[in-house]
Amino acid sequence: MSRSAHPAGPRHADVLPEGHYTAPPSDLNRLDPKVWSRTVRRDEQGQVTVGGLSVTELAEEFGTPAYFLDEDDFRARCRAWAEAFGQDADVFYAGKAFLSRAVVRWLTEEGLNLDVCSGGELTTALSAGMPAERIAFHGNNKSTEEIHKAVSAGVGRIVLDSFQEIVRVAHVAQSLGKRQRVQIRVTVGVEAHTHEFIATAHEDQKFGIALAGGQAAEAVRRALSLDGLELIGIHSHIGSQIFDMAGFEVSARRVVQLLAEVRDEHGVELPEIDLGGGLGIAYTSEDDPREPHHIAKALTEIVTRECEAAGLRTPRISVEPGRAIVGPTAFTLYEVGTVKPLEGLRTYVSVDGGMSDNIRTALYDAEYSVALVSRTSDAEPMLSRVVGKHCESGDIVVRDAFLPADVAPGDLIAVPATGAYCRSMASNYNHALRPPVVAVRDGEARVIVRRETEEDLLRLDVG
Ligand SMILES: Cc1ncc(COP(=O)(O)O)c(C=O)c1O
Ligand SMILES: N[C@@H](CCCC[NH3+])C(=O)O
Repeated sequence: MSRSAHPAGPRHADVLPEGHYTAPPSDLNRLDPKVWSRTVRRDEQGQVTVGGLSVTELAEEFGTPAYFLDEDDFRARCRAWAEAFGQDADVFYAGKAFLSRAVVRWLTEEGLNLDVCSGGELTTALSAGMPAERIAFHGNNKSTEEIHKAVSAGVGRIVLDSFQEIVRVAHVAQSLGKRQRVQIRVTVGVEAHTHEFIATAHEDQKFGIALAGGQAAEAVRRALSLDGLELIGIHSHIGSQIFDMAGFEVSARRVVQLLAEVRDEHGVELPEIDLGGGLGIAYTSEDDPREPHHIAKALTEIVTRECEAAGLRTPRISVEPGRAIVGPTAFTLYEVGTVKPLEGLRTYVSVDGGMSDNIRTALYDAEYSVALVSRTSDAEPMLSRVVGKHCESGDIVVRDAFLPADVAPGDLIAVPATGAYCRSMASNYNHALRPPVVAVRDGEARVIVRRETEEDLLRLDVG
């Protein structure tokens, strides 16, 4: 929701505090297809269904809170990205958004590659049968053990993030008698229009090697000089939840400029560039994300044009969408526990989860939508704040939302677009048990990540 907002109907006209809210939607029962996954509907009884299963039956079988992931939607998005970029480009799904073995199998079947950024993600990918050559390994401080594991497994590429790592990876590869394919991650000096914590291409931050001051050119020099490395390209990732293509265009232009400099200095045309992930999705009806084919067209055109101008062969492009694939495919289902109206302010609706299953609102001031899903209601809109059950007043799931005024304990409410960076960033704060992820498809639901149990908590506590 935007901060611009106008007061709601008469009931709220003189009481709405400053905030992010807009006017309430004209129909609170409507599910905006922009923010809900593809197979979500409301049935004749007013219940929301996904993959043909109603939220009440899902809650009975799997409990709440729980993430429900629309498998058809996930697969369709993988295909849309693969088709948009075509045979001459590679799409790497960014596993940090959400990774499980089922997801790895879907990716493998749909022909996508995978970007991992830790030993744990790498193990998950390999254990579910993702061919190592389709894996890219990222991270700004990979341990020697992680590098060893990646090189031994034969990952398709390691993205080098520092001068120390150039030497480390070369050393490990040589000790294993291998030549590792690598890219160098550069920071192109773009200020992406997104939250400060998720912008990654301005110079004052921890990722990559700056183009400015000739640092990236020096990194290329060193990588080309080491026998254990095969430098295949340059990588740039400008940030996350970005709608404006301008940042990607500047990034592409600067990366191509570096390729031209490398050609001039070394007589080598690096064959690949990776433009990272970061494409935004709709969390509320006001967000307007681009379709994969628009993104593919814009990126391909700019790279081709810049390469022609520089007299370079067009390199193979790769991208790394995480959020744009998995984000819209899931919602979190909660049961309402308490409803607390604060006169002249808003109503606090407490659910059985919170910042342990969705930290994004607290961390980035992220905006979400919410709907009553176990029934419809004709009650008037009520300015609400959906909060969790943790010991923090910042434990907010949806900062400003309109729910029907008769929302009550026992109702099920759902927050859409929680497929990315929710389960993967979930915590055990207050010894919360992390919720399950349930994949739903064609009338069948299957747990792909089970709910944590108290035994899981106690198993780690060995003192
Ligand atoms: C190197 C890299 N690639 C890809 C991604 C995926 O980003 P997103 O999920 O926003 O597409 C990230 C995370 O921001 C990243 O750091
Ligand atoms: N975790 C972040 C984005 C960072 C992505 C990883 N580089 C989010 O939820 O938006």
